[in-house]
Amino acid sequence: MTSSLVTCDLCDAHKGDVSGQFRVLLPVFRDFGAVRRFSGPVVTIKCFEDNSLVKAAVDSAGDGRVLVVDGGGSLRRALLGGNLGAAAAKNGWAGVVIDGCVRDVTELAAHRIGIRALAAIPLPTEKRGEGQRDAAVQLQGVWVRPGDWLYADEDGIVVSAAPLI
Ligand SMILES: O=C([O-])CC(=O)C(=O)O
Repeated sequence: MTSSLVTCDLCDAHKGDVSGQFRVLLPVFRDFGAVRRFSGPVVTIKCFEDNSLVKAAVDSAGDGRVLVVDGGGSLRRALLGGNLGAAAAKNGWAGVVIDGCVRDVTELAAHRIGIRALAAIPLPTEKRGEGQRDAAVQLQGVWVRPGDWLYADEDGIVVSAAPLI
């Protein structure tokens, strides 16, 4: 994403979209990573208070993609912490967007990756191996599908079925 093209410009260009190809996530995601602006093709995970699949994803090559985690909005367990955030940055993920919580906030703030989530909570998950990868998911009621493109900056997060920049 260049500095002159940001989510506001994308919304100006697509505000009349009624096809559902262009979507805007609700403004409930807080910024936890060191990178404010990030974008890339989406990989999805759906899980609930179990981050086994999040760990598996960030331990593999990110190739500039954005990991979108439908954690069901749970405020009870952290789906990403300092170790998984470090792995995501090291393995080339552009960002992680979580409809759920993170922990190790100070560590996350040092990682060169975009990280958005609802809140922080110190309690980790139990890793039971449950969840789904590459499913269409909803974050706070907004659809995000594998292969969508996600653009995040200081103003918010938008998602599109096709690359916009
Ligand atoms: O492993 C976890 O469940 C989350 C965590 O604490 C970390 O990423 O450091």
